[in-house]
Amino acid sequence: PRTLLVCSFILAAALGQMNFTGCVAVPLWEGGLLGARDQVLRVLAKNEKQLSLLRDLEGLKPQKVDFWRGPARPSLPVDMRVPFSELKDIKAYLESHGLAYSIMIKDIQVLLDEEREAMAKSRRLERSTSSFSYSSYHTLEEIYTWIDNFATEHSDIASKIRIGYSFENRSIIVLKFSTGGSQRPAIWIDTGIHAREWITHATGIWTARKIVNEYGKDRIVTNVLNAMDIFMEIVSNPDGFAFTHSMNRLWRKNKSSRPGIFCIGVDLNRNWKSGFGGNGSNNNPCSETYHGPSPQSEPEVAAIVDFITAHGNIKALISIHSYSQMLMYPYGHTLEPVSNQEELYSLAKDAVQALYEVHGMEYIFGSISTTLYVASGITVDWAYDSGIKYSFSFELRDTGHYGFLLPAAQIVPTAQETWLAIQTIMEHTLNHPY
Ligand SMILES: CC(C)C[C@H](C(=O)O)[C@H](C)S
Ligand SMILES: [Zn+2]
Ligand SMILES: [Zn+2]
Repeated sequence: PRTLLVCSFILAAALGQMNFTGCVAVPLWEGGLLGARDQVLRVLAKNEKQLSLLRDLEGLKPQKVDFWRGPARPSLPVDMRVPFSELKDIKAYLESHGLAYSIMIKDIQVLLDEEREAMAKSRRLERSTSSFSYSSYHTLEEIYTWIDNFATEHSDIASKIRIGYSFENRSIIVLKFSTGGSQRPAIWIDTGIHAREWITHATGIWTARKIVNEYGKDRIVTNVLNAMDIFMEIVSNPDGFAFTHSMNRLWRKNKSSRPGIFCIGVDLNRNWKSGFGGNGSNNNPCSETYHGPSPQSEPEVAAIVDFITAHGNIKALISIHSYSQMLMYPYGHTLEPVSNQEELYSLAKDAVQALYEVHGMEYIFGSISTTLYVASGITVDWAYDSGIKYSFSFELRDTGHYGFLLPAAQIVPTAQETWLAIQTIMEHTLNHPY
């Protein structure tokens, strides 16, 4: 296994972006036609026993599987990327335990190549027309440049705030939308806490432009911004996001490292104080849901906590992830319902209905622990326990055809429908001051 590991690192180092082939020395310029590729398997666990058999595969070194949709409940599929070198073993493991599976993506390299090709094409067009394409994915640098230009162009309503620095010393930037006043009640929106969930950054960018375009036209946006501010953090995990462009498109965590710990990165959606270290988070640094050494140990999380705590008047928090098409509210770390559960349930229901009416996309909704899985140390639990009654976590498109590799053609449709749900939550927050 070590040779496999070393081999794939050599491959990655030599050829830049990690090529999800195994260690078959496949010439990249032939498009890697030879040799198998990583696959994404969809496993339907029938019961808790089978779910725990899947959980046993998490956090091993070298990585045996990478859960795209983690083991949750028997009725929800488990999607997992299986490294090429593990495919045979894993399929044997599933079959020997009677775990039914199908191949959701039979060759992720094909999708990765298509994605990179689309980005290169879009970049050429953007350069020649010196315009920004809202229907394309972008690099960290391109997004930071866009934020600068956006704040300059819309300086009457938007401004740029640096709230801190990432582990690798990148600026952590928040866009503020305000029409005046000071310390107004505000709404917080974050995207990109998980680096590979590229549809969320793209949705954040589209939404920022929608807000400035609709102010003065759309009733809800105008009413909201005449009374409240909006804060939006588009790249909440800059180091991880940069890494998804440079080396590993499916990286989830941040890039922190600590002496004596072999694996890199903490899951920024498990590093929050509320329920820290509980079920649904992992103390194994090699796990994709590693919670880190202590609450807010990660600068990317501490920056948000400090900002929101100092501001003191945040009335709603929306933390946007992908994928599965869900709209959820606290708690994740316990099955206990929050005190305003009925209100959040009906608000989520209205939001999901508004979203559905745009392109017919169905979302499920409910509390995190009952709708998805128990997850501890998550953003929305911390927000809720800090007094932000309207805290939601989105899981955008899709439900598992492309998963994290959602084609750019779906960026605008996804952002358009999500906007209706976000407006529903913003309007409710405006009409229910507390
Ligand atoms: C609120 C949690 C459970 C959402 C989920 C995660 O962090 O595992 C993301 C959708 S990846
Ligand atoms: Zn996520
Ligand atoms: Zn996710």
